Amino acid sequence: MRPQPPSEDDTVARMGEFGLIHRVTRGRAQPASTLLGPGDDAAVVAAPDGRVVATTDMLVEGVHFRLDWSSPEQVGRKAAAVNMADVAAMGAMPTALLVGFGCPPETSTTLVDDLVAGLWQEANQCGAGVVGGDMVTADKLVISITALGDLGGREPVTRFGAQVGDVIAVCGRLGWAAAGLAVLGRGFRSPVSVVNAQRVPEPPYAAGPQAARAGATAMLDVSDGLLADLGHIADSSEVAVDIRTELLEVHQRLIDVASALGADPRHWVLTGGEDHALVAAFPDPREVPDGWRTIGTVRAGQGVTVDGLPYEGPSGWEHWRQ
Ligand SMILES: Nc1ncnc2c1ncn2[C@@H]1O[C@H](COP(=O)(O)OP(=O)(O)O)[C@@H](O)[C@H]1O
Ligand SMILES: Cc1ncc(C[n+]2csc(CCOP(=O)(O)OP(=O)(O)O)c2C)c(N)n1
Ligand SMILES: [Mg+2]
Ligand SMILES: [Mg+2]
Ligand SMILES: [Mg+2]
Repeated sequence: MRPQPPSEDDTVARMGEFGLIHRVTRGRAQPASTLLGPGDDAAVVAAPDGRVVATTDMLVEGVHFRLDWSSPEQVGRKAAAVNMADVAAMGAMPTALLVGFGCPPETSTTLVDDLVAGLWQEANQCGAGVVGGDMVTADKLVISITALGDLGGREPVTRFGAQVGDVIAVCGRLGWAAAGLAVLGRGFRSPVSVVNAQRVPEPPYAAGPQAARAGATAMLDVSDGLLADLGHIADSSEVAVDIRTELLEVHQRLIDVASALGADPRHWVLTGGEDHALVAAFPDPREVPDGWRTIGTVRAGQGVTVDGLPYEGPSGWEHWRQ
């Protein structure tokens, strides 16, 4: 039997995802080969003949996807995409994936074939391949991917470099996957544009290195929610971030879906995760690259505000806190 915690204070639910990460990462001395350790979208590790970007994210059936919502191929694409987005968020390009795969014994081999086809399809978009992995029996489908990446000789763009006076800009979609989740959660299967955004994110991979070349001071991918993830840049960089809603585009499709569901589309844009847009800080508004939209500013202080005010309610997804 699993040992029982002495009190409720000691459960992971009480601690939350980020409290737990802090607990397991604090106070650990890293070897000299760790150029950048835990705390960012990816680590950077030195090898005698170079550096490698390394990151891992796991998808669990029922938590990250459902097989009655997504095809196995779409699950494979999503598993690769969420990991390669973290590589891009360092300013690097993905080079290779290692795929840990767990499934129940009755899983069809066709499902595995289709999932792997999706993985390869997404990996090939970045010129990456699957170079290894692991297979285990499990109660549910689990895909845990480690993605490696190449900085192309540039310095990694971390979460801790944002400076007071920088502008915040975004490349990629915001709120679409959250809209798709709301649609699927109510038992609908359309509009297919938002439902597919939930099934398969489309991270703007090349925008990562593009932002690095343009002098981005900090960057991450939006996996949990714009405000939640900007909170990591604010905390790591010891600055405040203010988002201006007049600069945030809320696509007409999201407005339409929200009005059909009685939801707030702005909430999806501000706190919806899983689109894996890239958000970065740039020192000079004139240096914000093509394809990026300015949405806010970096100020002295701490935390994330919207039009100068704290946001009421959860700012994004946190495991065990949902
Ligand atoms: N079990 C763990 N051990 C060490 N580091 C971890 C662990 N889980 C998460 N981290 C690190 O904590 C940071 C935040 O994780 P996470 O929020 O999942 O990042 P992301 O949203 O970019 O995938 C990352 O640097 C990640 O590598
Ligand atoms: C069945 C189902 N329920 C809920 C969600 C919503 N959801 C699951 S995980 C998540 C946030 C991102 O996942 P996480 O594991 O935190 O990725 P990371 O931040 O580590 O990249 C969201 C919005 C979903 N995608 N599918
Ligand atoms: Mg990330
Ligand atoms: Mg993660
Ligand atoms: Mg997360």
